[in-house]
Amino acid sequence: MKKTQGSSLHQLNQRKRNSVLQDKSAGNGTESHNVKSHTALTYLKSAVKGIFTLFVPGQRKTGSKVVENDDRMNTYKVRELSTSTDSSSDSNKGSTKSNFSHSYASSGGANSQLGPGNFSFEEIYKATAKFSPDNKIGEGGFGTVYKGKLSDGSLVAIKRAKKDVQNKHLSEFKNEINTLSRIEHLNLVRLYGYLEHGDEKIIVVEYVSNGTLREHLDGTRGQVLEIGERLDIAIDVAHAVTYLHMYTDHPIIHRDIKASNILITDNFRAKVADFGFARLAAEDPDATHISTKVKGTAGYVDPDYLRTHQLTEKSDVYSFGVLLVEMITGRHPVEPKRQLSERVTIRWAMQMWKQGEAVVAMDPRLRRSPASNKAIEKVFRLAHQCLAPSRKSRISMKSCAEVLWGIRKEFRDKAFPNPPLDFHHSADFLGRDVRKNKHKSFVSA
Ligand SMILES: Nc1ncnc2c1ncn2[C@@H]1O[C@H](COP(=O)(O)OP(=O)(O)OP(=O)(O)O)[C@@H](O)[C@H]1O
Repeated sequence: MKKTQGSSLHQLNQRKRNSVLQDKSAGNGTESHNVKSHTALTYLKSAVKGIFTLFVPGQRKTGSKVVENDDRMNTYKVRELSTSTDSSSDSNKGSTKSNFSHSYASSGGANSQLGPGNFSFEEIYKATAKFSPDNKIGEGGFGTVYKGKLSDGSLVAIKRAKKDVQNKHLSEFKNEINTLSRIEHLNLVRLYGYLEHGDEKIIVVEYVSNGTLREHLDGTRGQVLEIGERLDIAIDVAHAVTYLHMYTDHPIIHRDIKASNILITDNFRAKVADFGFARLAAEDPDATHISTKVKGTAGYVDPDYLRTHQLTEKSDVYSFGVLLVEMITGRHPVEPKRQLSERVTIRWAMQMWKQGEAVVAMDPRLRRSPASNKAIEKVFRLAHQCLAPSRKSRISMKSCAEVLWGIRKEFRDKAFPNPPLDFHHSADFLGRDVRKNKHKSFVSA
């Protein structure tokens, strides 16, 4: 499915630099969000491009919020963005004129250079080299995903709906586009826009270059993720979902937290994808989705939600618990080929943990040490709190993030008691040599 590019020492150095920058940023309580303003040219262009219907936000910045994650204080701060310059977003709904402007959160590489602009179906067509199979990067319940290169050289992921994607769900989704596309968080994949052209339905999102968490856990992306990296990723996911639950104008329930919806950046941090998308999946009887009213993916769905059909933030917490177990064990939530007692990973792994044998359930590829064993034990305890059968007994997502911070700190302190100044970002700390960082290059028309 994916073409690769080779690894190099340069990539590792780049990665270390990125890690330093990212951690510095977190330490200062200022996550780097790209905030770009409209230009007169943007509006002129959008007025001219009136051919295709584009359901997009009028002004992304109005009233949107950015969370600042202060790693030292274990607190979240929310600040209102104040760069409101545009007319009401409602005025754009169903408009034949594209008044879409997008700022691109950086996912590294070329994307960091992106500026404001707008695009049409023609542009998307060109960006994907006419939806060339060579630019296909994945396939999901919604449809086919392409890597796209816009005329300014910036990269985006383009999700082209299957023809049978439920129109009913799409219309609901369109109503939410304004909200979803205003959400900016370092650990959430940015939604740039949704467009319709004839029977084509397309979602344009931030491109994240280093595959999915599931691919990394499967070992199809080079070296296996070490414990420190898995903790970082779990924290990123917890931050992202906490933000959706607590800091958006209205709480957003992700509904489909799973390892294939966690995208990994070049510096091995996480971005959560597909928030608000779960309902868009096609009703495919062979799909892993459960299709009768309840949406989600088999193995991750909250049993309380299945029973009551009542969706709350705690359904995400349950799925996050499944994800934590997946990250520790490296296994898929359901492993049909294993012996009966091990087929449902959470059941087997939590049993091991309860018997004081957490280390047996630990991914065999992870290095054992007193520090990592302790960390694993504690992540299992947290997973147990997430997986409580009754939603009332489950921990909140914000508390998950806080607990994970503590686990990561203890792990670092134990594993590396006297690190030199830049040690946290060195290959030794990460527990590896130069890693293969493979991802697909772009094919142009
Ligand atoms: N923003 C993105 N950047 C880079 N690759 C992406 C992006 N979004 C999706 N992909 C790739 O496309 C694949 C399919 O993604 P998609 O979100 O459509 O489905 P999924 O989440 O894997 O499955 P489902 O739709 O059943 O939940 C992903 O596994 C990933 O490899």
